Amino acid sequence: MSLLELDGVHAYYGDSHILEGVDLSVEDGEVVALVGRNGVGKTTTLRSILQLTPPREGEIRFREASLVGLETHEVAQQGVGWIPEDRRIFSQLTVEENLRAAIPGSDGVSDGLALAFDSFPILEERRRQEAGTLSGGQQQMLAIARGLVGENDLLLVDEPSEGLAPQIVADVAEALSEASEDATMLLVEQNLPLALDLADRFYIVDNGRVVDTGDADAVSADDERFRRYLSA
Ligand SMILES: Nc1ncnc2c1ncn2[C@@H]1O[C@H](COP(=O)(O)OP(=O)(O)OP(=O)(O)O)[C@@H](O)[C@H]1O
Repeated sequence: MSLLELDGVHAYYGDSHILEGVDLSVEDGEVVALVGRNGVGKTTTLRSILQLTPPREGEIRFREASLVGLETHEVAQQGVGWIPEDRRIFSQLTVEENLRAAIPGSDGVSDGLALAFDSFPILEERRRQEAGTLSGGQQQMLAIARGLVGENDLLLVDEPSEGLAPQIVADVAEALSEASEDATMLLVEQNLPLALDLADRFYIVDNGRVVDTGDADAVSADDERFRRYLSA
């Protein structure tokens, strides 16, 4: 049985029918990427799992139990973490306070901080700095680090490379790649080379549906099949 399963998920914003029957699954330990053009429903798929945009039809199961109808904080309590596209951090708190707030319980604090600082050494240098005064790239690192220290069984990661300078993308990619060795992730990423680097498996999303799937080798070997869904 898969860790996460979406079965015929339909989701709407008001009257707009955005997800038109999404089927996908994520196994324990996998990194799975959702790729596809802008506006096809990738973020909405993550939002539907989190019950931020609850599905009107279909089923979402995590460890065989339905998430549909739960509150978002209850989904989080089940061990589903989220690194949103808009880099949600507490801008008035310091870097370290942001990390501490993301670490569950008090026993794991020093391990959690060590993991975050190991992944992003710049965060250790800036640990006493107010997060709102960090550069955009550093804020993204902090948002990712907050996700990594959360001891989640599944991490939903939305466009981690968006809007970042190439050097920062490389740092983010490296940290995610290290983290992925012992984490399970469902990742939305438009940057295909980065997605290829990180993911074991892909789903191509188009018009609110999964239209193709393959492992990383299949994607590289058969680029055209995927690229036609990725170009604008
Ligand atoms: N809060 C909202 N209210 C109404 N429509 C929305 C809302 N959020 C997104 N949409 C629309 O839903 C569709 C799917 O958006 P979604 O963010 O899931 O796409 P995406 O595949 O993640 O692409 P992107 O990379 O642009 O975020 C788009 O047409 C978008 O305009």
